[in-house]
Amino acid sequence: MFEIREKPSMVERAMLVSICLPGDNVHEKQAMLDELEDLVSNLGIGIVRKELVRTRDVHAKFLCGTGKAEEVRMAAIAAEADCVVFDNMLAPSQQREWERLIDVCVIDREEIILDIFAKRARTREATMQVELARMQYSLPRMARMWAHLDRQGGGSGGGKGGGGASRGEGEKQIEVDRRLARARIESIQKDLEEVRKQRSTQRKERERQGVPTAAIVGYTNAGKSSLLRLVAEADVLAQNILFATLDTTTRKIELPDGQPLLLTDTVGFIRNLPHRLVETFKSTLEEAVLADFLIQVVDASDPEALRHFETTLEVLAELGAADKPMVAVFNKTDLIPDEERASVIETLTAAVGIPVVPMSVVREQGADSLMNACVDMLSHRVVSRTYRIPLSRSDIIAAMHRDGKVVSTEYDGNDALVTATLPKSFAQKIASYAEPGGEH
Ligand SMILES: Nc1nc2c(ncn2[C@@H]2O[C@H](COP(=O)(O)OP(=O)(O)OP(=O)(O)O)[C@@H](O)[C@H]2O)c(=O)[nH]1
Ligand SMILES: [Mg+2]
Repeated sequence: MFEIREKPSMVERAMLVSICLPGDNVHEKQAMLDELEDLVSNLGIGIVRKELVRTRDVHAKFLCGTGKAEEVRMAAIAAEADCVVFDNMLAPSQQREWERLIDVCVIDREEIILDIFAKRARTREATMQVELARMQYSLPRMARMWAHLDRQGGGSGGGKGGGGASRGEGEKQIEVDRRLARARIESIQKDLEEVRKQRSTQRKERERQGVPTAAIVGYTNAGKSSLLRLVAEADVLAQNILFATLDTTTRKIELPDGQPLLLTDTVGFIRNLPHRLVETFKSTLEEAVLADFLIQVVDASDPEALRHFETTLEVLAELGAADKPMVAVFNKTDLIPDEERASVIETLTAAVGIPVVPMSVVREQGADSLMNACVDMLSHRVVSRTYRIPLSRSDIIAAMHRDGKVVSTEYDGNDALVTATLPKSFAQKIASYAEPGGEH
């Protein structure tokens, strides 16, 4: 496949710019600019300067006025920046205007996030999803690249036969590239459709087994994957054979009351997550939408913790998962100074209004409380009682062991008296074997 852009692997000295529009919260803009610094550094690009540009009016051409734009240009030259990264989302035309003005490559927040996603994608599905989002992002921007070529050809007056010829070639090339890009987009969409079908088959299989599911969601870097590793560690190997067909990020664990729980790690959320990415990652994030409940991991040591919590809720609402039962994990408590810890947790707890579990995943603290909180989240899903199962139905007894918690087994002639905690759906199926005396 052809490459649309060669950036940003070539750039080394980035200047970061955030245009603060009237009505924007300056404090929040600053926090996002700091976050952009993390994101850009993550791509291995050096940062030479950070600018928060406040503008009184919104202008279509540069977003800010031409005077401010000129200041940005001077700052970029002074810093010898070889690229300018905007924290704002730029329309393709604005990106072109900025590039024309500053004469270095101009990138926006969305492009940075797309590049990070591309770097992180491991599974085939994730790779396809990112590629799709990148193609869709690039399509309206493709003219930009060829406009550069045209200018160079025309401006120098020499080279390959002058401006006219080069422009014609440029235009033809854009058409060919656009057609190729559209064909590629269609083909990825088709492949993704296939993957989605497989995923839904796997999910139906899980539903049939009646195993409850929880999705771990939260702002990027909150500690979601670490949490899954911590709580699933003991069970990963033991359960691997049964669930070999599951996605690598789903693990089966056993809760203190014996119920199994399938835990799924999800992609990290971020402020202003490009809508395109939410759209393309919907199938992965569907795991969150369809889970019985959510575990939201929050980095409690981050001063922006509450804002991150709210951002995650916003993305969940966009996915249609706003009303899911949720428990919050306030992670990284080890990073909060001892004397502040209690008050930070108290303030956050009051603000989120859902059950919370303080944890330090690196210190392996709090996992037991989280497991108990999970039991509470599922309390309506299980039934504990005794069943009289004929020994000839060893398949049922095996299923009880597999999908529930068997508390005790006694034998009475040709029957087994099995006391177990089972998912409601399973309990209903074998209700005819239940011993009189009701639930306990
Ligand atoms: N100090 C401290 N660091 C932690 C804790 N939990 C996780 N981390 C660190 O935080 C970083 C991010 O952890 P991850 O588990 O990758 O976070 P994530 O939420 O999965 O991140 P994304 O997949 O990028 O969304 C890692 O460097 C972890 O070692 C904790 O309790 N305390
Ligand atoms: Mg992760």
